[in-house]
Amino acid sequence: MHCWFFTSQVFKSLPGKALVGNSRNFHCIKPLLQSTRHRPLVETITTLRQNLIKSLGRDSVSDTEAIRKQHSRDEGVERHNHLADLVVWPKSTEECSIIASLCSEKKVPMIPFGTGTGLESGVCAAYGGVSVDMSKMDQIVNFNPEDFDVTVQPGVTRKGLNHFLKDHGLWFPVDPGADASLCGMTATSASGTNAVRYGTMRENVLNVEVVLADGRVLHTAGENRRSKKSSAGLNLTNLFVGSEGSLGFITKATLKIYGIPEMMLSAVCAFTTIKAAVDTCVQILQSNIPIARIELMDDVAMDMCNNHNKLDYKVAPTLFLEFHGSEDSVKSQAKFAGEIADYNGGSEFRWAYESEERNRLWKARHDIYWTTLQSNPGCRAIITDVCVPITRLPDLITQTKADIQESGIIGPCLGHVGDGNFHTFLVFNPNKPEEFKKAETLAARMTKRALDLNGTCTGEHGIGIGKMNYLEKEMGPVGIEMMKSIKKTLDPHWLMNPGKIFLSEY
Ligand SMILES: Cc1cc2c(cc1C)N(C[C@H](O)[C@H](O)[C@H](O)COP(=O)(O)OP(=O)(O)OC[C@H]1O[C@@H](n3cnc4c(N)ncnc43)[C@H](O)[C@@H]1O)c1[nH]c(=O)[nH]c(=O)c1N2
Ligand SMILES: CC(=O)C(=O)O
Ligand SMILES: [Mn+2]
Repeated sequence: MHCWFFTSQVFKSLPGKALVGNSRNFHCIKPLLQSTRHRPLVETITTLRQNLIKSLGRDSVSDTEAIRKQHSRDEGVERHNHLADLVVWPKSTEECSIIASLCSEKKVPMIPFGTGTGLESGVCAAYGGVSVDMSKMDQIVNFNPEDFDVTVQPGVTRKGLNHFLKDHGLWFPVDPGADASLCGMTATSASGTNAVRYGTMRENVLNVEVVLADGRVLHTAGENRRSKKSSAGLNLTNLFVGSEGSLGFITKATLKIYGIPEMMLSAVCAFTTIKAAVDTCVQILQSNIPIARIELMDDVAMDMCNNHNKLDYKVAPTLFLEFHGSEDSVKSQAKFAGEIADYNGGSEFRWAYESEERNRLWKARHDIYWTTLQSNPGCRAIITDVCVPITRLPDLITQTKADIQESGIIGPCLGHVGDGNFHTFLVFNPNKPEEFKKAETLAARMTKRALDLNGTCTGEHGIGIGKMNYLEKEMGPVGIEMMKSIKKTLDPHWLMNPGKIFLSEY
């Protein structure tokens, strides 16, 4: 497979330092990180490996190349080809503490690994080090159905939790499509299609257990606390939601859960313009209809979706909607929303009542990234993820679509429109540098546009490596200084997932 690697000369071997790991040449496109950091020495990794084997057992430590490769990239575009030096699988919080203490002692980077479904290169080993795969800590450790909360270890995935909850008439609604780990979702502040009704991870995490870089264990809301609200001091829980492995290992997350609605009803409706679709969304929200999902796909996305899934939806800007509640409430919500859509020229309304039909519809929506790649064999795509105040969305989308059309690049547009969250997948052939350059320019212009429209450079995928350039613009120097000073307090030697989020060190 041909890959593009977007990184700096500084990641290359530095004078007098031996490189552990892969020696593939990689393509340098632009500098990313101002750093004098070195990869760990071979001797350091050898000793660390022995110590880790002593503490965790031989089966929990690997240095094989295939495993290191698998743990050094996620589902997004590859930004460099550095490999972790070792991969370890802790089985408990105590083992995580041991790993952190041993790595801290040797000043070796640590990179938490959930399920690797991230899209901004968060799990890449920018400076080598130890990839810590959390999948063996896979227990639901506390379940309080009547309090509507559950505490999970990092190996529990979204689908796994929902499978467990279903028998109790409960569910966890935050839904990024991918079957991500719930602690990875906490680490990236994930959201997805249900956020308009149920909120993002930020609104749904009550407490987090974290192993800090030096091995200490922190409970962000106090040990075993799971109250729905608290005014007790600074909000440490929210500090770790979205921290992307830069502050510690999330070893438990206590989450809000919900009753499965009596009825769920989905609908698809086509519009003549993006503006009419977004206006419909705004008016539905203004009318206080408690819509559960409201997703936009443009004509390009619908065309791919039809071809790939053997569907026959109209090729036009389209809203996918879903209503949750009692039968009466769902029917009246749907009727009201239908009238609003109608008023804005919506047509081809199609309803999905049965769960099989609904699942098919949402699978087509969730798979659109894979559909885009499969519709363009051999190609990769830059995934963009910006979020703006909802009234700014038509401007953002219209300008971005015009930009894409002018460039000749294929770029389906879609969004969690109820939150003002918008994506494009900018397709490029990895063998054609000019295509990549165009896609990258489009992505940059779109992100700048979102910032100019009072939005953010990432609504839900995080900063990772891909958005480091923009965080500074978004936050300004005081904001960045504040973030770094917090990181420095918790991770003074810059060992937790280095080379992510920040363009430069302390
Ligand atoms: C097809 C498709 C579609 C989507 C998405 C992906 C894909 C492939 N995503 C992105 C992705 O699913 C999301 O970022 C997940 O939250 C990542 O969870 P993983 O467990 O895979 O984390 P992954 O292993 O990829 O790690 C992501 C980051 O979190 C850190 N991390 C992971 N586990 C940790 C732990 N226990 N402690 C500390 N740090 C940890 C890692 O170090 C890294 O920085 C998404 N997202 C979204 O929000 N909305 C969406 O709509 C979609 N849609
Ligand atoms: C990729 C992504 O975030 C989505 O399809 O919504
Ligand atoms: Mn999304």
